Amino acid sequence: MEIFKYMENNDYEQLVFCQDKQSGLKAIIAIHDTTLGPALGGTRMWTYSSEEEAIEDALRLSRGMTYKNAVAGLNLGGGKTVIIGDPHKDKNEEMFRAFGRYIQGLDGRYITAEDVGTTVADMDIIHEETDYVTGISPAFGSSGNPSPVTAYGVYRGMKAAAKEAFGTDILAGKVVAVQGVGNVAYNLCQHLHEEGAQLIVTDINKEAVNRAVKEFNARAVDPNDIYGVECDIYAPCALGATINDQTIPQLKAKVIAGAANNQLKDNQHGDIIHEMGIVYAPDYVINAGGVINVADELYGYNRERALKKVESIYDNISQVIDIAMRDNIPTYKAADRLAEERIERMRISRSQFLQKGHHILSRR
Ligand SMILES: NC(=O)c1ccc[n+]([C@@H]2O[C@H](COP(=O)([O-])OP(=O)(O)OC[C@H]3O[C@@H](n4cnc5c(N)ncnc54)[C@H](O)[C@@H]3O)[C@@H](O)[C@H]2O)c1
Ligand SMILES: CC(C)C[C@H](N)C(=O)O
Repeated sequence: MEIFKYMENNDYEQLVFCQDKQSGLKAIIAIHDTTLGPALGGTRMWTYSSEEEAIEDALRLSRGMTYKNAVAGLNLGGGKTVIIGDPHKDKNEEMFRAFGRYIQGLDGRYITAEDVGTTVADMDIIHEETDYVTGISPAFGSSGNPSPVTAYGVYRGMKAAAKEAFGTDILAGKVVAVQGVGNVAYNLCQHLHEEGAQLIVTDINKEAVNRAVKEFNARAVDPNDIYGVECDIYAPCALGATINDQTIPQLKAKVIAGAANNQLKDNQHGDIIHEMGIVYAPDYVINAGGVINVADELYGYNRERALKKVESIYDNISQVIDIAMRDNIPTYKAADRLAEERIERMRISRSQFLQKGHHILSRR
């Protein structure tokens, strides 16, 4: 991989490699674009099969955060960290302390939070070394685990997509196939079950599946069978790239709306599902609830205010669908257009010189 060429082609600002021998920390912080403000994005801990795979993931995910934050109306840029390691075996206090010091060294250009493989407890340790961390414990007056709020946003966005596909946003009686019933999807299933949707679930973790079967009367299927089940809505809530050449021919759903980041393997897969008439709720628009929630900490956390903003994910998805219809383009392109237009407008409006620039962190 030619890193500088890749960064230049996709407008990345900065890539930071952090190493600490004692704790085993190997982290990569990717800062994509800070036009709107400091880069906010979570820290993923994962057993990458190569360093190249980890770098690519950090780069892709950080770009996604730029677009997510822009469409969500946040005054924040996009960044993300990946830590190479097994979150069940390789974590230790020193690792997150060392990582916190690296974040502090960036002096506010990057703010972190949870992602797959990291928890509120990890953020609390990072907080010992830096203020540039969110998603810390409610005991510190902060927002805690973002997953339930992400789930609420996905639920709202799913309703908006359903309105387009079925003429109603009522999900009672609809069959929703949920891939991965982890932190976000468990809470999503709860909303759907309460409204009277029927659930089909899968997960590689048997306990997670059993809980959903027991609590939500869900039907369980094997992980490879989830794509082809008879359903109205497919909700990808595990990892990325599950909309691809192998899975698309199996899909029976009229709507794709889920929490996972980077759901389309490539843009061409967004084109194919558009041509098939499937309503796709772009991942970074529908799953912005978590970042909206943690970003509220920068103003002094107020849950009611955060949830009100998360509710507007319904309107954001509707707006994306309207643009897609108007311009006859796939929804993923409509979302990109929305994000890029906002970033460009702000780039122009904020271009004049200020002796002492003001940004969101100066309120902290
Ligand atoms: N947590 C948040 O607030 C948040 C916010 C935005 C986006 N996301 C994204 O949503 C997704 C889920 O996040 P989460 O926090 O719930 O993670 P999680 O790790 O709690 O849940 C993911 C679940 O998917 C399962 N899984 C993994 N591979 C699978 C496979 N091949 N088939 C079936 N199940 C599989 C895991 O066993 C796990 O239960 C991730 O892509 C994450 O990046 C999360
Ligand atoms: C800031 C975090 C809550 C980010 C979240 N993991 C996401 O992908 O949106």
